[in-house]
Amino acid sequence: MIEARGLTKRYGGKVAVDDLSFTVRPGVVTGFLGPNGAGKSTTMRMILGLDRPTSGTVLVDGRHYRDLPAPARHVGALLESRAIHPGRTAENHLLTLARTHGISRRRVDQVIDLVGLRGVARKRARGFSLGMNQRLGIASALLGDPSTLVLDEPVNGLDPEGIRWIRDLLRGLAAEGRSIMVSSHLMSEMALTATELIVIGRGRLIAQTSVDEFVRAASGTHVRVRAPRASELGALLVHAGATVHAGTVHAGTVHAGTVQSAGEPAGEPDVIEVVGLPSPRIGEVASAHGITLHELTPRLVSLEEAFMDITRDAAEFTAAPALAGGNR
Ligand SMILES: Nc1ncnc2c1ncn2[C@@H]1O[C@H](COP(=O)(O)OP(=O)(O)OP(=O)(O)O)[C@@H](O)[C@H]1O
Repeated sequence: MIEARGLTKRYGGKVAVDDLSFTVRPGVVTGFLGPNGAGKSTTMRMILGLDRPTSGTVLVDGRHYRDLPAPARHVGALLESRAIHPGRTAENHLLTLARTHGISRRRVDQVIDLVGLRGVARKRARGFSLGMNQRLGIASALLGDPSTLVLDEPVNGLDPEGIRWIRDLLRGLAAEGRSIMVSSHLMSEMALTATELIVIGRGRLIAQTSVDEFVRAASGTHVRVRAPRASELGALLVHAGATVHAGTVHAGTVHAGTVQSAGEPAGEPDVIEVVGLPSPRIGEVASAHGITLHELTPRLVSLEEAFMDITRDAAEFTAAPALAGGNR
């Protein structure tokens, strides 16, 4: 279990983590999401005692990391792909770690089997693929049989089989009652792996909620509207505060708060997608202007769309919207 309360980290004038409070509970996989530079790695380093908070606290199993009597038995971590001595075998790497923490050789054998490295355990790490290195990193994190796991981008660079393997492993470890905190940029993957979410932006907490609730909340404000006077209605809805896309729009489209001019031929000219206004309000605006509606359908969004919606203002770096029509 991890409990952060008022966690803050400043680097000079830069606030990397800002008054962050959250809980990572046992028995579930908690996804840790945020745009680049949001403060995820800094938060994870503070959990593991690698960085000292400017203020606030973060406790693992009720204690500061530095006060844990046998830290490896409480928390295992995979941070950025750690440099493993290239001349050392996977087995030797794990044995050295085990010795440092008073962990048995039997446990080394167990984790080698658990992560599927038996076939290459006596091979030198210099020849390891990224996927094998990730497996070895996870084996290291699991050595002390910890009740809490903190994994920073564990599926980075893995092939689909490796991604699936990590997903099943994490869900299995959570089902055993462990607390799992995992960051990832792959939203589709997170939607399949995590049941809880902590979302941060510019160092601050944006949401702590279940994946289902997060998606449901965002879905309420994505509405597909079909109307013969769609573009006129679109302009009225923009005036009422919505963002309106013309035709059928795909996830991840960058928009600028206006009706998109049709640089690309729109799929359906009488259809608009409205973001940011609930369907009753859209119906009222249409009715007030005598506009007939043929369809008004709230749409279930993907986790990625929900994430983009909620973090758009919190992204440290955002791409400039593409100019409609381009330079063709
Ligand atoms: N040692 C440091 N000195 C100064 N600034 C830092 C330091 N470490 C991180 N930062 C800044 O703090 C902010 C948060 O960085 P952090 O690496 O924690 O974000 P992140 O969410 O992990 O990002 P990413 O997804 O890109 O890995 C960034 O603006 C970063 O530039």
